[in-house]
Amino acid sequence: ADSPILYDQLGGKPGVTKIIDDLLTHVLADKRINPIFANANIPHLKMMLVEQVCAKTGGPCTYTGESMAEAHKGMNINSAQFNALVEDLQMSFADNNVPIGAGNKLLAILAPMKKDVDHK
Ligand code: HEM
Repeated sequence: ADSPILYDQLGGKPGVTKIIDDLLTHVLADKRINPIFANANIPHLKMMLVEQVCAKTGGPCTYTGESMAEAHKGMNINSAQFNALVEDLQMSFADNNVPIGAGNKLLAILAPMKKDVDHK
């Protein structure tokens, strides 16, 4: 039986790039969390997120950015803010007709990173 690579289910490089673009559009419009991104380098952040999602979903990429604890140090992110970002990601999944199963698989990959993002 085939065991589809999640990266391919997400549409490969163009699919993941579009999902991340739309995620950032929702995040930057989301008053609950957009102040946290006021000084962010958005093009660089998008590049790092595409690379990280590609690497974590079986795509042909190596993540070259900072560790999650290092990247979010001093931001003191809480669970409500983390959940807000997850909702923005789910909106991006909907925008891009990502199959529910594939979206849930990506969320399951990201969930364990919460401890490294929150309260750093
Ligand atoms: C599983 C959840 C998350 C993942 C996978 C993630 C991933 C990343 C990555 C890959 C970077 C770039 C690191 C680098 O430049 O080397 C980053 C930076 C950043 N993240 Fe997250 N993040 C998550 C959650 C959050 C949340 C919940 C917030 C705020 C609500 C947030 C705010 C930021 C900000 C402000 C930056 C810095 C951007 C900059 O200074 O240019 N992140 N994150």
